[in-house]
Amino acid sequence: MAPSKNNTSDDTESIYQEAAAEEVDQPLPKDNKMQEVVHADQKSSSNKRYKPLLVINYIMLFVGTVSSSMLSKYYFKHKGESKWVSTWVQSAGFPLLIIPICAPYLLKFTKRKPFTDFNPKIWILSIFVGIMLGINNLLISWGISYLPVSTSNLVLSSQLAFTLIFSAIIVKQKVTFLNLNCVILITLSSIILALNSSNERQSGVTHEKYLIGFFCTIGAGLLFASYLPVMEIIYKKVYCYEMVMEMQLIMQIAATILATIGMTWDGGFSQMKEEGQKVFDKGPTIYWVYIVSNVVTWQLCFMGTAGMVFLTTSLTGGICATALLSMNVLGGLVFYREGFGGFKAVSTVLCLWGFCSYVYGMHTKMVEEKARMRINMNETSSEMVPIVVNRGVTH
Ligand SMILES: Nc1nc2[nH]cnc2c(=O)[nH]1
Repeated sequence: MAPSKNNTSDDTESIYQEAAAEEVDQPLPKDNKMQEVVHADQKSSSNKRYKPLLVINYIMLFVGTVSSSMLSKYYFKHKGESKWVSTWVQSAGFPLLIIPICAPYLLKFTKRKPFTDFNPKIWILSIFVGIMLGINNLLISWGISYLPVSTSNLVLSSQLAFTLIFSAIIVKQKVTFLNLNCVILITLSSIILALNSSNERQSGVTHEKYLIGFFCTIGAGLLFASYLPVMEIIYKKVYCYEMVMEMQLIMQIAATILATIGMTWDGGFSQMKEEGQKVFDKGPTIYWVYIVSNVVTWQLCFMGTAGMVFLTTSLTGGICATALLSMNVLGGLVFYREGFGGFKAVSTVLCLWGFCSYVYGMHTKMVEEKARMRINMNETSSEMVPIVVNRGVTH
């Protein structure tokens, strides 16, 4: 699937791009409208950077989601205990974002200097969303520590249902029979896992701890599902990928400050040192290799998610992220030899059925929209020609 953002405006944008091409060698104008014209190309599927960006982001999302989940479980499996350490590594890799922010400018792919289009509203929104992400990260850590990795990922897939609900409220996404079907099936799949909790627990995890892990994961799904449409709204005002990464940097710094406060309050830094030296049963070297690798893989995961929402929509980004959670279910079975009894099998089938019905609903909607767009373009093309001709004459 090569989803296209702003489908209806692609052709209008490419006309703007032609006009903008003449402006690109000039310094960025202060005027907002002209900034839109100069940057509009980056989320238009007709631009030559669009497809490579989409592919790179999906690879980052894929590698990041699967490896970060497996590594987070690895930490708890080998005697790591701190939920704050596990939360901190999810955002502490923020300096890596300097690469996608500065490389395009230093390599002269763009004339836009980093952070030039920021205003106080974007700063405040990014910090607010960053704090939300920090709380999400903590909830994810509690979930991963108490649930088998396959279960936590199946429960987390309930975020697709929440994404639909929040998208309907925040970005006015239409609720259809197929969407609703998906919500019901995925909710059922989580309920089945909750009912099966007594057969599923790992050694040392009490019934209470299992339920804490379960509800923390549901909470993380809720937060992440509200994060996606909020980001979609913010990205409507953002016209280049570099700016998306700049906002990510602010969010990740905010999430890291929250985790650092938690670490300091809970003695997490000294616990980290002690775990590295004495507690982690794979030894100090593997412990620090784990910390660095998990820091990098979580950043890949967040960069991939943000890029997908920017290049497509919150729903499509949510679907892509959630689809990968089923890969994690598989990862749990393969890497950690987790049990896969009847309950989990039924839950997985319901989850996949819900997911497929959702994708089918999206596909039919896209086909309808494309047909409508074609009709609209036929109607408007006769009005656009005189505008282009006119530009040619005056410039
Ligand atoms: N809740 C939640 N947190 C995430 N952090 C990175 N990916 C995800 C996700 O898919 N869901």
